[in-house]
Amino acid sequence: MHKEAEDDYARLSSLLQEFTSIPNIDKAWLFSSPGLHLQGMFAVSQSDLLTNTRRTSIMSCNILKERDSSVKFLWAPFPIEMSGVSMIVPSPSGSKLLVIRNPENEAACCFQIWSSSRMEKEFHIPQSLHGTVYNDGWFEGVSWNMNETCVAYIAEGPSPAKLTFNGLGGYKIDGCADKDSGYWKCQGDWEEDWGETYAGKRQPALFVIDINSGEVQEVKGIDKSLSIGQVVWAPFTEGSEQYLVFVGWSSKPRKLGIKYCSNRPCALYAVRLRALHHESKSNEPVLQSTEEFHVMNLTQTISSAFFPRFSPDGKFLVFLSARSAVDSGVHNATNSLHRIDWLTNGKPFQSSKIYDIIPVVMCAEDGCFPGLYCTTIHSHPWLSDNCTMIISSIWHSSEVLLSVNVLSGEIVHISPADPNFSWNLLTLDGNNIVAISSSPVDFAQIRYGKAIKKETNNTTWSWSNISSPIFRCTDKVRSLLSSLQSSILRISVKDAHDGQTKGATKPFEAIFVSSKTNSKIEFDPLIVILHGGPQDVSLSYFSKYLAFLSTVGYSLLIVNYRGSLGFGEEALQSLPGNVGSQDVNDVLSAIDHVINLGLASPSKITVMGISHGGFLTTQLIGQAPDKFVAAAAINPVCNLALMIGTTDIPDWCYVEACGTTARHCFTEPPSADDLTLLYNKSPISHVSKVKAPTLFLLGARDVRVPIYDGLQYARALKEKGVDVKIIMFQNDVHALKRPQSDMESFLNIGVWFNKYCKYGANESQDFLKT
Ligand SMILES: CC(=O)N[C@@H](C)C(=O)N[C@@H](C)C(=O)O
Repeated sequence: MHKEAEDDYARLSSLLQEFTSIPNIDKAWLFSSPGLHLQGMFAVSQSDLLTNTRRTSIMSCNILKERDSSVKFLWAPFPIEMSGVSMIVPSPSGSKLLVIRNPENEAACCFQIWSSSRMEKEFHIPQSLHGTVYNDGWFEGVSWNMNETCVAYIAEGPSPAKLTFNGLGGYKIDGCADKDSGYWKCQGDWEEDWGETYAGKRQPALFVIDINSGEVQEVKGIDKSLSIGQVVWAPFTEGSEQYLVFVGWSSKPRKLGIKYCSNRPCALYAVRLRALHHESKSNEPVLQSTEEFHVMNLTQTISSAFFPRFSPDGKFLVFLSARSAVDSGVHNATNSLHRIDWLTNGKPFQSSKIYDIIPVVMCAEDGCFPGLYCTTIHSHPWLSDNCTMIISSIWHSSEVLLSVNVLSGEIVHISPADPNFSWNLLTLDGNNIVAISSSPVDFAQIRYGKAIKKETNNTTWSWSNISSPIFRCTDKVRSLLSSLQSSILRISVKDAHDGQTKGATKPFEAIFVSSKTNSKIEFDPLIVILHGGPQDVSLSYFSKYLAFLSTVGYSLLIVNYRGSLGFGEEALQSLPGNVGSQDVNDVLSAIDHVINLGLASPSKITVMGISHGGFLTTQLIGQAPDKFVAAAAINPVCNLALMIGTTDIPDWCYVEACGTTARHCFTEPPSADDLTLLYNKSPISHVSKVKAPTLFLLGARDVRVPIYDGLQYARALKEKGVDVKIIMFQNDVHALKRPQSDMESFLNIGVWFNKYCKYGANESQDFLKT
């Protein structure tokens, strides 16, 4: 290793670790008991580099409401670590806490029920009943019933029995199979899974546990071809029948990758459970499902329905839909929001009318709501009027808080209008909101929002900062961040032509981060940062790793090229079929834009991106070979003709390369013409022109963009003498998100770019020597 690089590793890694140790708040819950203060619990996570895991803890606080209507959070002196805990779910009254611990090996899953003073019950659920409980944020669903006797949840269905053989021709079914028993277990039939991040998972299934007796039952009557997720109890009905509502994804004719792909058809279903008085071991009636009730599809007339949420009064079932993604075939698109009016007798009704609350927005007028883009909906998003929901949604390059009236469809942007900040809902305190806001150069900050009714009957929201020990960082990091600034740039489309939709010709955006002293005399080098998807977006929130790169002397140009989420459906739909040209042109326009504004030098530009962002990175260094001094590609799509045969989303390859009319082509093996077209649309077809030294960061377990895409391209560069470095993370999937991988990736990106931007020990790195 060169002496310079060695020094760089040492200097950068110590700063990077300071960024890495900053915690995140993942969730929050508030508890109010009569006569007591409001209390809060915040789930905090932090990278633990040595064990390569995320350490999770709970930070508690008392919340004081002062006479002057200000709010104070009094924090416990220390957080408490929650080791081995997969999920915590408070009961509706807040008097019980369910703690779920998934096993690391083939051991039993553990459910604990805690009261305010102690653990009351503990149940171990053997693998013969089910595997691990899903806590993936997608299939995941854990729901207490109203009288807090049962919990419905999603867990991996039991594995099918496997034959075991001995060397003498004998066999048994699912017998003991170790060397000593003289038997070995056969592999059994291979079963399709839901692709990226779901390796080894076959069947998310629905279970109910009676928390008095610990009895667990798999809910009967559900077709085995459905994968189940996001279960909730329907409103309580007087009588012996209760209903569960859940999402079902069909695996017919086969499963395709579902991670980052909301275009997999899904529907809401209802299933009935009956209270059986005679079977109870604890005098409480036991809820049982029976085969005789056919599971009811509640959303037959719409191709996608998920995140079911009942209003607190039980009158409405509201859900999100990705119908636009399902119907067009793009992997993500503009969402819509819908409502079903629930019958007063509490029973589901198959042909209920589905009302549109927020339809898909095709192309918004300037400054108007651009459409709904939600990554989740809070489990209890309701204000006390029973018809207003608080939702986080993407609006151009920022995430904002919206209030949505589910009866009138009225949408109000309630977080402050500054697009340099992004907002995320943590929890609700009655009609008040606890949220988090941050910007690319400002740490996360807890915010408390109160609605203020005006005389005109309009409501405005006032937001106060809540101080917390959670986001404290070192003085060095704080001072480095204070020297940075960020802004959102609007960039005009250069290649507009006849036949395009109006939305496709509207300006797109880029987030620009730079030092406040970035001057025209000596510019900091620029890193162009490109998100994946391509139907995804880079948001104006704080990212430790990007902040790290800007504090070591780089300006960042984070481009939300056309096709990104948050800009309306027409702009989004303009990209499929045009990847490698429209998106490449947008990025080049964004670079010209900052150069023309005098914010960057054309001679010091680097580029990096993950996945489709890696596709763009490698397209750019091939199509504009003199523009970039260095590049970094993370699990990049370099050859669609190669990827199509190995990825979990072959449909994506056709849609992005050929347009949405080609969305069903993947069901046939690719023809020679298809392979030629896919090749021509890929970065590999420009590889002979590349000059930029390129760093490749690859996850060996990536099933989305298998490593051979990156390896083939990197080897081709090496053959022609371009400087290449490959780091292979043996146990990582598509997103290199494990703490050591994240750290090693960004450390190497910093060192790689320093090397080629000829960055020696100049002024902006002096801080590292102190
Ligand atoms: C749909 C999808 O996963 N596309 C990949 C090629 C990709 O770009 N992934 C994105 C989501 C990423 O950022 O990894």
